[in-house]
Amino acid sequence: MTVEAFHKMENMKPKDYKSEVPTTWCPGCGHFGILNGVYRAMAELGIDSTKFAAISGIGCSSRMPYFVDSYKMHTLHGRAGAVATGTQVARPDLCVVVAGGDGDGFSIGGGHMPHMARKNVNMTYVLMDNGIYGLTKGQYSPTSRPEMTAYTTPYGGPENPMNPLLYMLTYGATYVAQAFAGKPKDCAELIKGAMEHEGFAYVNIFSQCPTFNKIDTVDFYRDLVEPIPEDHDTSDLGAAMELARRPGGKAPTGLLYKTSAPTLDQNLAKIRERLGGHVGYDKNKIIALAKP
Ligand SMILES: Cc1ncc(C[n+]2csc(CCOP(=O)(O)OP(=O)(O)O)c2C)c(N)n1
Ligand code: SF4
Repeated sequence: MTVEAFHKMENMKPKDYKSEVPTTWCPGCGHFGILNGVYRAMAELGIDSTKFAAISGIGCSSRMPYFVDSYKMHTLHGRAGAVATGTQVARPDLCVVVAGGDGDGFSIGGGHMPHMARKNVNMTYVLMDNGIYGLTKGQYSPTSRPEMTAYTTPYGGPENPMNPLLYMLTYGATYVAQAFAGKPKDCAELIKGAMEHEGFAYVNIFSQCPTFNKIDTVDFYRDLVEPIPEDHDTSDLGAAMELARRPGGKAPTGLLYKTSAPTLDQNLAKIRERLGGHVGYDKNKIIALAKP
């Protein structure tokens, strides 16, 4: 989208904000609800498309950047987080958002997730969790329930699913939230909070795949989720972890945890300051500047 076209949208309501590129997801796919949430968040924050970078790996979910009017990179499977980290450090003025699936994020990309969290990269990670690999026509994923029969698991799965919320809380994410794609307004609210947050913000969103995941249906997710109690203290890491464990078998939706900590780009800026603003590649100069 051009800057001129963006400015025409200035008075647009969130519901009128649409992709200029036709979406390619199956009818009934939960990813539509998440896209709606991203549009609403962008429109409500009035984010200029030239200040927004949508980055993804590979998967149905990872097609999201095509449908968002912004800078975009559709990168390698599982590598969106690494590319986003570089983007954020090089362009800290941009709102950097990764969108991708449970396969992209926690299978092949699983090695990158803890590092974005511990480095506190100032970005938003929207994980579109449908408990299956959709793009490759239905294989078991790290968040699949053992009951799910799929292409690779015709007799059900031999593994227990991972807990993405506990994982991100453990590795130091400074904003952790969960939503269901069937409630796009809630998705928008939490994505908006994530975009406004200074630090690594992780939003896990349950998203049905009616084409290949026949057990995690809309009704299943409706029964599974439960809003976080209003008196939950979002600064209490222990309480957030307790909720993430799904007490009573219910998956909490809403903001679990939020804290403030220096971000990777802030820490790098401090080091640059210590080096007298030197950012070049003159080895001798760097050694001289780095001497205590
Ligand atoms: C290096 C590499 N390995 C495997 C693949 C095949 N592949 C493409 S997408 C995908 C998984 C997609 O699942 P997920 O990230 O959960 O997204 P969804 O399609 O369910 O939205 C796989 C295994 C690939 N493209 N590249
Ligand atoms: S295969 Fe599943 S995840 Fe992919 S677009 Fe279709 S419904 Fe959505």
